[in-house]
Amino acid sequence: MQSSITAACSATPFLPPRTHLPSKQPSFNSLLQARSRIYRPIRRMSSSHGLSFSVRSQAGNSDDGNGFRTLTEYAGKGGIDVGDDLVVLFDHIQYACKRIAALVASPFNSSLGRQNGIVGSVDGGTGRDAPKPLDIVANEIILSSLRNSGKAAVMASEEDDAPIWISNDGPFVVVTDPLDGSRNIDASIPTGTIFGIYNRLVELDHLPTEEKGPLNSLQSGTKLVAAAYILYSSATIFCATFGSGTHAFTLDRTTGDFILTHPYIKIPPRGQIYSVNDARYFDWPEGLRRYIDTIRQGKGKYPKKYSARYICSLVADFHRTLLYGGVAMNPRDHLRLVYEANPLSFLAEQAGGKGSDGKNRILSLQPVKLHQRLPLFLGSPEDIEELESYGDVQQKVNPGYEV
Ligand SMILES: O=P(O)(O)OC[C@H]1O[C@](O)(COP(=O)(O)O)[C@@H](O)[C@@H]1O
Repeated sequence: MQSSITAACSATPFLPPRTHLPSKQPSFNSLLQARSRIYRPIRRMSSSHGLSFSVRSQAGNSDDGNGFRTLTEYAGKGGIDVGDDLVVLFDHIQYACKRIAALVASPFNSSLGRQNGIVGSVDGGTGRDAPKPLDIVANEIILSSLRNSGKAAVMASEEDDAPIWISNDGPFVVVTDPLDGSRNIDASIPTGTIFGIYNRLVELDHLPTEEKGPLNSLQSGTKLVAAAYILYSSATIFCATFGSGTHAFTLDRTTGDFILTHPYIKIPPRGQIYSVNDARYFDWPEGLRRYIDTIRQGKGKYPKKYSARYICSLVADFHRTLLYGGVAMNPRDHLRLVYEANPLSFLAEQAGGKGSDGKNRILSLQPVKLHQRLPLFLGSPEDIEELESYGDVQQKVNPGYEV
């Protein structure tokens, strides 16, 4: 089984980035210039949403002269210049996500994803040879990339009970949900990875790692310096914010680069789509039922009948909401504040949208527990405001649904 994992993970042709740059390495800019000399795309395209595939004026000057720009170039000195440390961290995160993209698309993924027993495996799939669920493999890929980056002090993951301390001098704290929506993976439904990045709290450096790890990871969402999600779907999309707009980059599988395809995403102020698992209707509070009943019938503030879309994969539902507008929600205490709600709310706000728990702005909540769960509503500002006006929208009954 181990060989299947290795095969799946090494199938990607993309080379890992170098580890963090010691002083004798060539400068970061010269590495970028060398790379753009090798890769020169030749034509400009436009997307189906009328979004330009490049941005020239708003984010700096060098787009290789042909209108294409990679995520690394965009974040680097020729772009918005988020600082070399963050650029290097993101280079390693990109590499991890390319490996995860290859993993979820691998012919071996269904056996990797099964918890128990592989037909034909040496010991029947137990013990050392037992397959690991894909979210655990994704977690290990991310941890290894963060270690190699030299830029992460600590990683807090939805998959781990406690944060993993990586390096005393890593400037950043990384929180992650390594593979969201993995329960759907056998049916090839889109999945995603979520990241939030904070600065390491240097004032806690004197504490033992078992104390400073959690405290660094429990920072308020208002302190996020960057956030991203990666959608593994028909295209692999890396959507990021560094605090100056939300931008999406699409993986060019021929070069391994994430190319800027959706600069400065602006969520429509109102959409016509609601996204929720409405099999839970009878467990919803009265306010949420009234809200959904109202917009379904076209009797809300926006006098159009809303449509329902629910993939049951948070990143995919959020990505669609960002582009088309509306509201994506999970009203029960299910999604996590630290790993999911905060990073996605930061991305939503940077696109002009909102992230709410039904009553409060998500980013204003102070996390008290690493795996804290809460209701989550993300989307167009006018839709979220209308929803909140119904008051009673948080589902308190949470019986632990089977699927
Ligand atoms: O069962 P529900 O309430 O529809 O929840 C579905 C949600 O749970 C998720 O699968 C995440 O759940 P996990 O974090 O337990 O994997 C999301 O991708 C999805 O939006």
